[in-house]
Amino acid sequence: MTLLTVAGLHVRGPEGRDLVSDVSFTLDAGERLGLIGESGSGKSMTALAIMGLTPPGMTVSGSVVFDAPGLDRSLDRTEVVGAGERRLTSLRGRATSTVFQEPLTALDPLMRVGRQVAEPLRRRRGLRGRALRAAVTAALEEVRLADPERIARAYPHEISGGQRQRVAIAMAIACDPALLIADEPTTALDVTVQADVLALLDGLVEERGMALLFISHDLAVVSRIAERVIVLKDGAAVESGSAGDVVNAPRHPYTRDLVGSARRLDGALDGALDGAIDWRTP
Ligand SMILES: Nc1ncnc2c1ncn2[C@@H]1O[C@H](COP(=O)(O)OP(=O)(O)OP(=O)(O)O)[C@@H](O)[C@H]1O
Repeated sequence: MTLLTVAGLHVRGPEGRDLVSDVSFTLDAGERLGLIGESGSGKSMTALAIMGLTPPGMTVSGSVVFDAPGLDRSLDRTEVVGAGERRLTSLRGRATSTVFQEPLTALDPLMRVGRQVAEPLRRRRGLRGRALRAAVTAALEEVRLADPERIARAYPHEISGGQRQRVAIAMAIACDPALLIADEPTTALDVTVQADVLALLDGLVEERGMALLFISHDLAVVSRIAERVIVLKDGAAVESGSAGDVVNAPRHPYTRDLVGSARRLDGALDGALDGAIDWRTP
């Protein structure tokens, strides 16, 4: 079942430059798609357009349709481009939710972690009191945080970067979104923590049957978690295919460059990110 259909998506910047040019793809329920490209290639802008969150001054055209029957009748076949804020608000959280690179952007520094995780659970599931507290603990346990009660009482600065990203993931999946968008979710983390957080996302997406749009400049990371990838360059899709094909037989020169630098990086890390792809194969 097709969950998301992006067709002819364009995002034009305030000064008239095309930041995203004619990007089209579909994503099935439960499918994992990677969006890859170097910095400035339009990955984040594509994700923001999918959520109807492009910054003011941008012009978005084309079509972004969510079709998530079973979630809510009012969300069947929802067109994001041109939709009003009310419709977009009901899409966010239920149809789609996002984890960003820097967990501190998702977290309020002045509010204890538990209250922040409680917010989407209270709002969307109507939980209160003891049931709400139990749901917060369960949400923190689900993202494999040891000692969830202590984490719930902490302020964001009192826990580590990896723990904060786990909290951000717990908040993003609190309302069971059909699609999780992860925009460079491990880029700000230490390499060892990166691997743990990636494994956590992998497991959660699998268990919940969520679709995943995984955005990264790092082909090694994307090919570990995504089945299919789209390569973006200067806002346009230059190549797409299964993760294995794109890594092992890149067609576009730009993709070949990306694969080459991923191999070199992986060699330098001495297999710290070894995954399904054998980067050392010539
Ligand atoms: N608020 C903005 N106003 C104008 N141009 C912007 C704005 N935000 C981003 N851009 C431009 O849009 C283009 C695409 O940016 P985008 O953030 O989507 O790239 P990206 O591939 O996600 O890169 P990164 O990995 O660095 O986030 C870039 O040329 C960038 O300079």
